[in-house]
Amino acid sequence: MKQYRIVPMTIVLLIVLALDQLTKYLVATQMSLGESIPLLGEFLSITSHRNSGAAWGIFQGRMLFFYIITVVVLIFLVYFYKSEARDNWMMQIGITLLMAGAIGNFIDRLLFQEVVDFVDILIFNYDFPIFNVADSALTVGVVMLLLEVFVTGRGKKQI
Ligand SMILES: CCC[C@@H]1OC(=O)[C@@H](C)C[C@H](C)CCCCC(=O)CCC[C@@H](CC)/C=C\C=C(/COC)CC[C@@H](O)[C@@H](O)C[C@H](O)CNC1=O
Repeated sequence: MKQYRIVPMTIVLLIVLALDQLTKYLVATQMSLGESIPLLGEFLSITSHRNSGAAWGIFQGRMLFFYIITVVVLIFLVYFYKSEARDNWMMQIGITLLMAGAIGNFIDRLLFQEVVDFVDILIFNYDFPIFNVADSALTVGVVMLLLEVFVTGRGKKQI
């Protein structure tokens, strides 16, 4: 139990997933498409947007591709958790965030064949693509796993 912390990780997954679905639901029902609400000047706005593709709108409309990729990613993440994340809380959180993000966008793709996006940031004057909580969880999860493996190096087998 301690080695895998299933209960705490499940709670983290459910919280991230609920936050993702709630924010998407509010944007989809309370805002009209394209409507933008500035939060921090022009640097951060909430803009109601839809994307039937992946990052930067690649693979527009390829739902079957996304269903297959997502199921493969989720199966891999469960397997990777069991084999590599034992006693490694950083890896466990990273994998949990990746799962929450993948499931969050998967629900949108299954229900609407597109994903609701709303976080609109202007980074260094480059209009970064509008994203959502699920994308953030995926990105943070990717960063945590990379840090875990390349920085702390604890991803390696203990000698
Ligand atoms: C975040 C992964 C994208 C997410 O992948 C997913 O769903 C998972 C289940 C996997 C896809 C099925 C397939 C991945 C293809 C590879 C890819 O995409 C390379 C990603 C790099 C990434 C580093 C990890 C950079 C950053 C992205 C963005 C900023 O994220 C903070 C822009 C997000 C906006 O374009 C927004 O419109 C996207 C929309 O919400 C749908 N989201 C997805 O497809």
